[in-house]
Amino acid sequence: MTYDFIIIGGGSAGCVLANRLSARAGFSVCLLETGGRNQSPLIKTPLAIPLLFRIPKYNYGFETPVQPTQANRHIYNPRGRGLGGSSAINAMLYVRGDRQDYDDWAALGNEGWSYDEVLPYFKSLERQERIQDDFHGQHGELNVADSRSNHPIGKEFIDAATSLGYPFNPDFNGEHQAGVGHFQVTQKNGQRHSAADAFIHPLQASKSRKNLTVLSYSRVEKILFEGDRAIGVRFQQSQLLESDKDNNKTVELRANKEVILCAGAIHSPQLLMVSGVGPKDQLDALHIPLVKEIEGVGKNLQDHVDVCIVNQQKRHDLISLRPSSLWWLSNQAFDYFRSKRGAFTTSLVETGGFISSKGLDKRPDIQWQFIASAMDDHGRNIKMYGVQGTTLHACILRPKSRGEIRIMSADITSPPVIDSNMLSHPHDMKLMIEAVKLSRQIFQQAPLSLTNVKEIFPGEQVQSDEQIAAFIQEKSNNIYHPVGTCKMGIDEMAVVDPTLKVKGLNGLRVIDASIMPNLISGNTNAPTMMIAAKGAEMILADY
Ligand SMILES: Cc1cc2nc3c(=O)[nH]c(=O)nc-3n(C[C@H](O)[C@H](O)[C@H](O)COP(=O)(O)OP(=O)(O)OC[C@H]3O[C@@H](n4cnc5c(N)ncnc54)[C@H](O)[C@@H]3O)c2cc1C
Repeated sequence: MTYDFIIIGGGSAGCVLANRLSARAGFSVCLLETGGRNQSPLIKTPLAIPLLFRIPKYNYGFETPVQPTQANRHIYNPRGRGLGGSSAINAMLYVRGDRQDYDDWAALGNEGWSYDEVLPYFKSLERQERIQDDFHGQHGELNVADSRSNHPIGKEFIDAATSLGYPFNPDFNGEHQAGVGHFQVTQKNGQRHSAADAFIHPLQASKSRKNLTVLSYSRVEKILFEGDRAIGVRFQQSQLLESDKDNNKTVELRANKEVILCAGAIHSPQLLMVSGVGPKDQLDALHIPLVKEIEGVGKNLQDHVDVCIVNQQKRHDLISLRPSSLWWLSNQAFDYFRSKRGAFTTSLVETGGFISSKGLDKRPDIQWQFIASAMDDHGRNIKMYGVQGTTLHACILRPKSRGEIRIMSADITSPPVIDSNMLSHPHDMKLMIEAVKLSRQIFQQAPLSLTNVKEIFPGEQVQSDEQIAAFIQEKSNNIYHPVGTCKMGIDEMAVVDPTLKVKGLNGLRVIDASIMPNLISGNTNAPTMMIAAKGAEMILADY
């Protein structure tokens, strides 16, 4: 079979790209996705997020090797599987980052990627429910809404923060990012609106794009080349969840125009490497025939290192498994099934902010995400659900540590090594210590302080900088924003050029979170979709 464009990976970027490319009637487009269609109520119901952390059908659930910078722990890395990709399991926060992030990309030589140049793509994707101004769009496919949950303790968090002088910000994606407030979410009618819900499922339901083929349970194992041109892919198709090799069939597809890799920051470099594109020493060691030596493939891995300040609270309306809370939640469940309102619409993170360690009027370098539940170990520490409490996530926005993705096998089904190497740069630990100190202040302010019982993490005994640093090593994690592993740029470590073409090859682009040269100051879903919208326009302009 032959298509004009073959897209590998139906995640945040792949869904946008498939939608935009197939809008040009003359082109045939095939979207290949390892996982399934992802239309289960578990995915649609926002409060079910913690369950999605446990189900391999929806989540690859990677672990890093032992990380010496994080007390020799394995760091958990959830990644979405199935149409919608990570947008089908994420916390749904709609955040674009800061103007300066994109101006910095452009200053690195990435022509066309300044804030003013990318803003139209953000707007073109967005169907904003509340805000009508120059920063927002009303006619896109992706629904952006205020949370319908609006837990009262979120307002208390905001009041505590504003009493310390942090400004209230009604729109983190408007003119200024700084301040505290409510996050907007990618939800429609109180349900998750993943990239697939916005950009693929409606096309499939209406059967309106005869030129778009979407193949789920189809895992690409290799990009095929003739000389320096990508000419197609080989993939395993299965009706089963996991690779049951006996039942899989191997299929080859050819691309008339381009193969576009949208497998995300972990899988895109892996797929390039198993296909022969990457650092020569790694490919030689695994006897993978070299198609093109590109040293930067898999390098430059960045993620937001994050730590949780957890407090026990004297209240009954927090999310826990205590009897009083379960009674409250059962009433909330009724509200959800009747009118898609109440606590079941929560993405858990409803409020938070962007603050600076250097002073109230400076560019934010820390993000807060506040949760009406006591959480530890990505919500996997079940004991914490026996506590009525709150969690304040604090992450640093522009970490300087860099890790890498490596492969240990030429087999795509063998997980890649995610060596995140967070906290390896001294800047990051220094700023994390500040982040912990600033976060703790919030719980000493009314009204939060009025119901505070005690600090669970870090715990009263942790006071000196050395003790806080040890706590951060023991408890910090990532907040699920890996980027940079096929970075865009004009330097020798760049993998793609500013038009997202893989350097030195023809017919191959990478379009997903992996191309970000530097991590943006916030959550990465909306920026990844913006990259895909801009990428699609650049592709269409070429043909
Ligand atoms: C738990 C979690 C919470 C998050 N919360 C937020 C949030 O609240 N707000 C926010 O903005 N961001 C959030 N993020 C981050 C955001 O969702 C991601 O940055 C974004 O979805 C990345 O998009 P992507 O297209 O690069 O990759 P993905 O969306 O991960 O898509 C990659 C797709 O490629 C498929 N694939 C991989 N390999 C192959 C192959 N060989 N063949 C075929 N298909 C393949 C995968 O199955 C997957 O569907 C969160 C992420 C996670 C995991």
